[in-house]
Amino acid sequence: MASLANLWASLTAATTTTATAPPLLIALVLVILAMAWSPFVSSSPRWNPAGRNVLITGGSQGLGLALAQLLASQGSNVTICARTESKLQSAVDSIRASAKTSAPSQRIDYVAADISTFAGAQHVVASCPVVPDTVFCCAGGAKPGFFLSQTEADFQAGIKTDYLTCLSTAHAAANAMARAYPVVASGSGDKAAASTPAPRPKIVLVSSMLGFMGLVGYSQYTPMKHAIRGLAESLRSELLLYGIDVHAYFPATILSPGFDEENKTKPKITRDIEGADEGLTPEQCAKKLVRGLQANNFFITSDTVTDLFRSSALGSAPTNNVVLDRIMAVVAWIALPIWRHFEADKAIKAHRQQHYEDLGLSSSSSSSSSS
Ligand SMILES: NC(=O)C1=CN([C@@H]2O[C@H](COP(=O)(O)OP(=O)(O)OC[C@H]3O[C@@H](n4cnc5c(N)ncnc54)[C@H](OP(=O)(O)O)[C@@H]3O)[C@@H](O)[C@H]2O)C=CC1
Ligand SMILES: CCCCCCCCCCCCCCCC(=O)[C@@H](N)CO
Repeated sequence: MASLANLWASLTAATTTTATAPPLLIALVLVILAMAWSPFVSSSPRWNPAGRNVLITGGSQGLGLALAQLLASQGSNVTICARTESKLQSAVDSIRASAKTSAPSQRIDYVAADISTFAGAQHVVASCPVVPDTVFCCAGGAKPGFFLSQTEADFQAGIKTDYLTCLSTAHAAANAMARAYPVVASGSGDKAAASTPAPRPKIVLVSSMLGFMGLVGYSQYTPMKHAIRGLAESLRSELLLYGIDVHAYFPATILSPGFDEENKTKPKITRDIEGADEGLTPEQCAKKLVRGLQANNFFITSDTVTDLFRSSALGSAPTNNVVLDRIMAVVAWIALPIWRHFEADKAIKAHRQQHYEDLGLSSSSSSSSSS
């Protein structure tokens, strides 16, 4: 407290000397703070894919496949998993083709399994050639539609495909990692485990921009992506016990096979609103995800708009940059309500008439209602 008081005293002394000093000083303090928290001075070493044993769920296509190819090209041993074996086989061929040719010991494997159950995920983790030290939970996907039209089965599919795949993979992986890579030596006098400077294991959960906000047509999916954010916060806290790092990734549109599939049932109003986002290829997203991991960001994003939503939804979650994130939150404070009111909500209300007709409902406020 004494040193804080001293600092304050010297700051106020300095600021009274000239009229321009206060803003300059404040700016200087902010820059120093930003630097202090930037990844450049981070004490933990940059995550290096070379030699890591990586498990990627949903690795047969889209983001998971692009990530597998990228990490294989940088020397990771990669196991991918998904349900459809034929897709896994051709994915493994393409990952091998991008793998580092200079490392003949590099392993690329696949496991076909449904990971929406604990048994399925445990089977996948146990089938990896060694206990994975890095796990990416990419499996997921949306079936967009209007809330009134979607069925109980649609919502249950969302819970399984999006939340339970993440939950069961994280649970199986954390159990295996905590036992295989202990941070504390198990027996007294056994210094082996503690003295090995192994990189920290990582679990990466894939959420979505829709883990920070909600949008018409995505009620089957968005709550699950919010749940994944809650899971990431819970695990970031609890897995500190085992020295396991947890991150969550929040991509906006990924131009993947899954995106083509969901567009088949996506309402026009949803397509119109989300059209503001052009999307990124799975390869671009994979690169940005790895960059976010290397910057040691807890909530990883790959575009500025998602960053606005992220900065305004942080709560007590770690910032990526203690100063810039708070400045971004001020921009979001102004920009997001304007967007919601004048873009999204306005477009949705303008769609009412058409929607009542599509649904075959009659609108009391509409004199030209059909049927
Ligand atoms: N595409 C987009 O616009 C966005 C996507 N995301 C999220 O990013 C992640 C990747 O998306 P995307 O690249 O589009 O993925 P895709 O939809 O193209 O691929 C999904 C992958 O997950 C696998 N999978 C699905 N369910 C299961 C299951 N129960 N068990 C095992 N594997 C399963 C699929 O294989 P199989 O069916 O054979 O099991 C496939 O490999 C998802 O979590 C998605 O929600 C986030 C933001 C935007
Ligand atoms: C100044 C503020 C401007 C705000 C513009 C906001 C535009 C909203 C775009 C919503 C895009 C949805 C991305 C996630 C989609 C997703 O997860 C699914 N495709 C699942 O596969």
